[in-house]
Amino acid sequence: MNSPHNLQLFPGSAAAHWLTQLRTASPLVHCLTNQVVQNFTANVLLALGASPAMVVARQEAGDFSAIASGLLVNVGTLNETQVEAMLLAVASANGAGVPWVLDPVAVGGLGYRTDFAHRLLTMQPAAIRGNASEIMALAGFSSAGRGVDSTDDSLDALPAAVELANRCGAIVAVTGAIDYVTDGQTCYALPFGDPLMTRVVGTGCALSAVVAAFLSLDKGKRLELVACACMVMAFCGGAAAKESAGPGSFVPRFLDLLYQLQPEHLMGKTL
Ligand SMILES: Nc1ncnc2c1ncn2[C@@H]1O[C@H](COP(=O)(O)OP(=O)(O)OP(=O)(O)O)[C@@H](O)[C@H]1O
Ligand SMILES: Cc1ncsc1CCO
Ligand SMILES: [Mg+2]
Repeated sequence: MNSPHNLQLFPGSAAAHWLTQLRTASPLVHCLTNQVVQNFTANVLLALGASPAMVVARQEAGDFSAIASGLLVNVGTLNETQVEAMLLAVASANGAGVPWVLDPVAVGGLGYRTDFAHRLLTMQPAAIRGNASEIMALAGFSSAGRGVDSTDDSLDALPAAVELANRCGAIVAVTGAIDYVTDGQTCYALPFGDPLMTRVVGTGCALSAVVAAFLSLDKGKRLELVACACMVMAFCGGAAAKESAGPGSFVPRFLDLLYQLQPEHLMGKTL
């Protein structure tokens, strides 16, 4: 993506189509995610119409990822047991043709998770979703991340996202004030969120699970499906923020809007 003409607004009509497909398919999403966001992630998937399952034991993770519709690997609270389960789950998902998503939480300054994320990069993730600092760090660009939160702008991370997509063949979504989703050639811009989404934990982590849910719908449409996941989450987050007094009232409103969202809302009808 060297020229600006490849930067496009994602069409709401495509998101509307895939939202309907998601509700019909109700994909089973195997989530190997961090301890902070388990409950919120499951509730986001359920509200949208997908089916979450956190099957974390190394004795079961490989068996389960092979029968899931999609797999999420989030390194937010990584430990040795989880590393083992994640490697088994990814290998098994790959063997069964199940798409998997990498969420590189706080990759950059911390060696253990950064080394592991680089190992995962060689295992063919269908998509990578992270904030600007995480995507820049994962791509090897200098970043200013601080813990799990981004201190970089998503537009500044776009070259890193493009480079990462070309290097490992994954669709890369970098989130922030505007989300950007790229396959290394085309790039969709999604300007729908609200800063309040960063004042509750897990909107990004839950989005990565939603990416896994959408990816299961069609293996040939990965770019479109990742963009669709970003649009749905930011669209509902933006609308919920307008009706919320702060983080506490945002979360229930957000879940309600994910549940109430209809295809026509994504094409301009007020939610
Ligand atoms: N400044 C912002 N303005 C509007 N929307 C935003 C802003 N920052 C993030 N968002 C939205 O918040 C959601 C999460 O993105 P973010 O980049 O904060 O992920 P994250 O840092 O991985 O989150 P977490 O680690 O808490 O799960 C996305 O839907 C994104 O569009
Ligand atoms: C707060 C936090 N710490 C590790 S993972 C996580 C969730 C947000 O990424
Ligand atoms: Mg994150």
